[in-house]
Amino acid sequence: MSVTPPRLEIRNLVRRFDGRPVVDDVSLKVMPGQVTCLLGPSGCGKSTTLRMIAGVEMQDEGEIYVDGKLICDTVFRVPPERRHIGLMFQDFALFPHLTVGDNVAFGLSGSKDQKRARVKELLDKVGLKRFIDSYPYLLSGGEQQRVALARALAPRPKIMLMDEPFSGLDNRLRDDIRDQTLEVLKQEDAAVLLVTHEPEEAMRMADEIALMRDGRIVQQGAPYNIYYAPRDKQAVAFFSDTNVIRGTVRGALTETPFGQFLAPGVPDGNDVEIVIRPQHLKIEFDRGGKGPLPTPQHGSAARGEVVRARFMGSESLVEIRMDYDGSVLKATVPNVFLPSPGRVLWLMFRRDRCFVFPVT
Ligand SMILES: Nc1ncnc2c1ncn2[C@@H]1O[C@H](COP(=O)(O)OP(=O)(O)OP(=O)(O)O)[C@@H](O)[C@H]1O
Repeated sequence: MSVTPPRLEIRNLVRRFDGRPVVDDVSLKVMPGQVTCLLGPSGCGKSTTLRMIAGVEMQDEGEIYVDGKLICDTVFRVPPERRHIGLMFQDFALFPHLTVGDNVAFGLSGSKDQKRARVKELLDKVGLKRFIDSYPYLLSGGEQQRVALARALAPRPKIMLMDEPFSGLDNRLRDDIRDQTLEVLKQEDAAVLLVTHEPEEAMRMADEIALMRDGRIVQQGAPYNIYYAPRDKQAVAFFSDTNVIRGTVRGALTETPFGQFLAPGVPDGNDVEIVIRPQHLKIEFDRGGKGPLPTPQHGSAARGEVVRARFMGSESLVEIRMDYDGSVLKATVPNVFLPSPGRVLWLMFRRDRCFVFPVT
C-alpha cells in the first residue's frame, strides 16, 4: 500500500542569527488541500521559517521536502524559482503598469490562449473577471488583494506560503476576503502554510494550528484541540483572557475558595495554577448574604464585589474583586448584563472547562 507523502515537510529546521537560534528544531507536515497556520507572537520566528521554505533564507540545520523529495538541506538546495511555491505577503505589490490580467499572467508559461484561459479562470474564482483589462489603481485594497492571490496561484504552485496576508485590510473586509481566499485555496488543492499572530485568523482559516513560541513549535493540532486542550497557561492566554487561581496539591487534590480540584500526577506540596476563561466562570446572585449551594459540575461559589461592567457588543464583561484575596476575576455573560460597582455577586468554576497546570 503506498502512502501519500506530505506535500510539504520540514524536519528539524534551525536558523541562528549571531549564535541565537530564532528557529529552533522546527518540524512540520502539510498535506495537499490542507491549511496549516503558524501562529505565534511577533518575533517568534514564523517569517524566518517561511523564508527558509521559500528558499530566500538558508537554514543552519534541517531538511525541507516537497512530495517526499528533498529540496533543501545544508548542502543541497533547489533554487526558489524551481520549488513550485507561491508566495503572498502583507505588502503584496501588484505591478502598477500592467493590467489586472497581465499581473495574473506574469509568472505563467504556455501559449497566449492557454495563459488567457488560466487568467480568466482565476479571476472568475476570485470574482474579478470584469476587471481583467483594468489597471490596479482602479481597484480597492480588498480587490487588489484578491488579484494578488490569483497571481500567486496562477502557475499552480504545490505550496502556498502566506505571511500575514490580510493584515493590511480593514476589519470589515477582512472576514469576507479570508473566507473567499480559503475557498479558492481549497479548490486549487495547494498545501498552505499561513503565518499569523492573530488567533481568530488561525481559528478561521486553519485545518491545523502550529503554535510557535521562542523559535519552537510548542503545540500542534486542530484548532478545537488547541483551544480545549492547551498545553500550558500561555497557550490558553493566546486565545482569550484568562483567570488564574493558585493552589497547593495534597493527595492529588488542591483546595481553593472554589472547592477542590483534581491535580492528577502532581506531587504533594507542589503548586498548581487553575486557569479558566472568562466565559466559563458562572455568575450567581447573592441570596441574602449566601451564595448558591455547591454542585459537582461547578464546585463551591466564592463571594466578590463588582468593580466594573462593560458591554462589549455580543457580551458583557464583568470584573469582580474577590473577598478571599482581593484579586480581580473577569467573567463574560452573553448579551447585556451591567451590575453596578459594589454589587455582591458569587462566582463558580466550570470543572470541565478549566485547566490545571503544575507551576514549574
Ligand atoms: N536577518 C536577520 N538578522 C538578524 N536577526 C534577524 C534576522 N531576521 C530575523 N531576525 C530576528 O529573528 C527573530 C524572529 O524573526 P521573524 O521575523 O522570523 O519573527 P516573526 O515571528 O515572523 O515576527 P513578526 O510577526 O514580527 O514578523 C526576531 O528576533 C528577529 O529580529
